[in-house]
Amino acid sequence: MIEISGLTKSYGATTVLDGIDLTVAEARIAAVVGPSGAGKSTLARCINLLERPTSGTIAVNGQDLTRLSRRDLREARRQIGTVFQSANLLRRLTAAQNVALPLRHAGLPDAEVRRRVADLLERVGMLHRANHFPSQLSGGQRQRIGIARGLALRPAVLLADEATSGLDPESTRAILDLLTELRDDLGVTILVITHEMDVVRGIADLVAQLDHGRIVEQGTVADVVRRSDSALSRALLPMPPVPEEDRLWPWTVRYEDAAVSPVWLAQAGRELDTDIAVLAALVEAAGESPVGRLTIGLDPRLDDRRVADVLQRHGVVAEPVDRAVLRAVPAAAGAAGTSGTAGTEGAA
Ligand SMILES: Nc1ncnc2c1ncn2[C@@H]1O[C@H](COP(=O)(O)OP(=O)(O)OP(=O)(O)O)[C@@H](O)[C@H]1O
Repeated sequence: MIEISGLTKSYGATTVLDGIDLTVAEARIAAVVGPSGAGKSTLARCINLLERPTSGTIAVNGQDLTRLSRRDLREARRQIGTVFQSANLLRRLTAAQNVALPLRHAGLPDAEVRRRVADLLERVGMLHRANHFPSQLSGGQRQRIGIARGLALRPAVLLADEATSGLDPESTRAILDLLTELRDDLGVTILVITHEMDVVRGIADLVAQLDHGRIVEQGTVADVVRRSDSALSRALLPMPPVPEEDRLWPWTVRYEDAAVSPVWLAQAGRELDTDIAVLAALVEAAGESPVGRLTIGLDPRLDDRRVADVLQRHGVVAEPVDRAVLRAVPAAAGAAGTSGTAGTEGAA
């Protein structure tokens, strides 16, 4: 478990982190996102104590790391493994020797080092590459070796700073699956720093948006997507482009409740006695229940208030797209049911 409270970091007169409060429960994955320069890497360096915070506390499994003496700090650092974007492997050492480094540094006997290195390489699916040098490995393989090394001292917390940046989709998926396994099998608490929203959607239990050194929004991914139409919410679940449609009035729809029925669209269509076209949709599972954003097309003659009320009862927030931005809609165009109509199960 990581508990960060009132964390501030300044360099001279420049405040880079400004009162960060963030708690990540044991065996959870949190993602920190934010624009370049927001302070993400500085936050990671404060957590693994490469930087001393200016003020505030950082506790790992209840132990406040900011109050430790230099000697105790070395011990405490073992609780935190770090994986960087470039994996930072030593070129002249094999994969196995790279993973062995922290174990040798900690003074473990040779036989124990060999046993643990084999276990770690197996866990990250790299045992067959044990004797390869970094230059003989792909980017994704080097990342796995970096993760194995980060886990060598059995840390309670793993920090992954842009660990999948620059990897192809397949390697990214493999790394994300690995992180999820570490959380589920070993109970590791993981903090991922990333600018890739797919990564956040793919693995994070919790997301925090950092901007100018402050956390401006945080929550579970599903909550952030459901509860607001913020920039983070839209970045996490972007609306797909809306195809041109002359005869229907487009409405944007966002799933607000966790209990939206898979057949809400068909039911709403029946209640409104109209066909509803799906113009664009992105609906995904978030844990047990779906999150979604859609653009639907409705008969322009329908009463806006009634449409919004009916859809609200189905747990979705709906708004007509601003009329000013639309081309004139022919009044008697026989609006309903021209493309993809309600009656299908679910929206995507
Ligand atoms: N040692 C330092 N001395 C002075 N300023 C620093 C130092 N380290 C970082 N900064 C400043 O702190 C701010 C945050 O940097 P940081 O690297 O944490 O951002 P980031 O969110 O990780 O950005 P990116 O996504 O581009 O990596 C930047 O404005 C940077 O210039």
